[in-house]
Amino acid sequence: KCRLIACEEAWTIPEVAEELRQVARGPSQSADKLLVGGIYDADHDASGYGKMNFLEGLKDVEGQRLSQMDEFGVDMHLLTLTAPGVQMFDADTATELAALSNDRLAEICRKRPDRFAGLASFAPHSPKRAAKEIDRVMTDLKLNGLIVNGHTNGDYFDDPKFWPIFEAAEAHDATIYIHPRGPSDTLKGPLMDYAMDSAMWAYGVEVGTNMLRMMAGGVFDHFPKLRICVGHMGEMVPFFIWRINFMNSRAQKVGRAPKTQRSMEEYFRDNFVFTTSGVEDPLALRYAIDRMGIDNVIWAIDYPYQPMKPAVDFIENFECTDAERHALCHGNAERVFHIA
Ligand SMILES: COc1cc(C(=O)O)cc(C(=O)O)c1
Ligand SMILES: [Mn+2]
Repeated sequence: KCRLIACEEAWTIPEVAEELRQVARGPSQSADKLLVGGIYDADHDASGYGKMNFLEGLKDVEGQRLSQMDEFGVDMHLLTLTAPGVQMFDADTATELAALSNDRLAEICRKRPDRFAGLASFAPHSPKRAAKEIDRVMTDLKLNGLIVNGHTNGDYFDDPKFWPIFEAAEAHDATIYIHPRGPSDTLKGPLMDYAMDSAMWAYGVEVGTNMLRMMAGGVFDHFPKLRICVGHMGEMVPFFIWRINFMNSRAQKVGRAPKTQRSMEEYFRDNFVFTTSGVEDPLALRYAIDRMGIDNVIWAIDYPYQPMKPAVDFIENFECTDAERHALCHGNAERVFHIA
């Protein structure tokens, strides 16, 4: 029986849920308002998320979550404050609530270190205080890395204002998990119809855009040891990497894209890992492993948004060598997220 560590497992605390309920009732025009209204303000649900009843599963750790982990043989959940995290709040509230949820998370991990590990949140829109919180969570709270959700007020991580965050993350060897959220105001245009704003499409576009801006913007030339994790089988990038590489190197040759020390494919292979969260497709997984290397692929459920049992069945039935299985199910997670 292979140790199973699930690495994109969503969780929240009442204080963040309450603050998001206020956002749902406020003037925000963010694409996330649909989801936030549905989950945290269900009586004003315009998205259908209220009917999916995610909130219980998000708040729960040692109840349903743990009993399902026992029932289906999941050894650990790597817990992350669910999207959009603290990023819809003003910078001060975001900074405070990130620290509060990090403290709560550290308590859970201290109480059940054999079952739970955790990624710490921070407020990207207060980069200097975020860097300080990264020092605190990695040194004092001994958490396992960092979580952030896509853009912050429409800004992406190629923007040097965020780079104190990367400096702190790199210094602590803390992997930053870039999780999706709804598309930014400049991206959302035609994506708001047919539920495309959700995990079905815009989530991948939102994270993929952030990833490409970081790689093409030379972030990894400044931070060569920075490691980013993304979910959802690499947010479409593994499938498209040949074309991304070809077109970026052509653009560099004609001066349309800045020169970078390494190629897009090298940055993706060297500075990224990705999880299988919410993509339970054996063909996609086999391609991703063969194309990007087994050391870059990590199993995840995306609980409670994805049910636990199908995700376990998916990985247990996946045809692979023993070495691949160990890497996928726990080895890579232990290395990337410092899990004993
Ligand atoms: C933050 O809310 C989420 C909702 C869903 C969904 O299935 O609607 C998926 C994810 C996700 O893919 O992580 C996140
Ligand atoms: Mn998720």
